[in-house]
Amino acid sequence: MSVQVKICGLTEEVGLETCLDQRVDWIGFNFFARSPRYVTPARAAQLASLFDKAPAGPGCVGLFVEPSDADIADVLSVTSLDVLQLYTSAERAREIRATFECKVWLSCPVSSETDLPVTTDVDRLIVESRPPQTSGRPGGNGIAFPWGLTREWKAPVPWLLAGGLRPENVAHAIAESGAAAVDVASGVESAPGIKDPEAIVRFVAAARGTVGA
Ligand SMILES: O=C(O)c1ccccc1N[C@@H]1O[C@H](COP(=O)(O)O)[C@@H](O)[C@H]1O
Repeated sequence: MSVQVKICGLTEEVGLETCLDQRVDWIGFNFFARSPRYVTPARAAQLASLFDKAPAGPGCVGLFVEPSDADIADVLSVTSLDVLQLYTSAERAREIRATFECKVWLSCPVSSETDLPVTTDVDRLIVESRPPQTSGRPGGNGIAFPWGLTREWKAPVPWLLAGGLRPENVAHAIAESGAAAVDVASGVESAPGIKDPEAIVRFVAAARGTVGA
């Protein structure tokens, strides 16, 4: 089965249209205000209207960092999301999953095998590198972790590999980690927040040319 791909942090039409052309599995809108990939709920709705019409379009993921219920409800009042990608505790993720009719993916920072998550009651886990202490955001830092950490991991639910992936390393990352799905933000950009269409094409081809675990 081919590896599934999520492209995260779409802010403009050209990048989004490339994702649609490449038939990526998920696209992500980033609702963390301190990210260069931040979009307002209204802007996300405008971009999402481009693929409401697309047959078999991508799943739409909204990324939130420690959101209140009101933060999520504000977004859902103007655009529909299939998935809430959360940077929060497992307990809060469970609470949010019980409140909203969306799937919940929990992002988990790892730097050693003991960090590999055991949470079962989310729909997916995103396993990614721990942010540097100097970073003002918990993800989107373009930093990889040792991919072999997940090779023997018995994941409790389906998962995605994230952190520092690029067209040049994604095939190797998949082979090393055993990931069946990958997530990228900064690795397919020409400038922070601006996607590079050519890099998206190369990333998707490289990821799909490799069979995950
Ligand atoms: O992309 C961001 O700016 C961001 C901000 C806050 C939390 C998460 C963010 N992005 C997510 O981080 C990972 C890895 O990103 P990268 O490929 O290393 O740039 C990915 O899951 C993004 O969705």
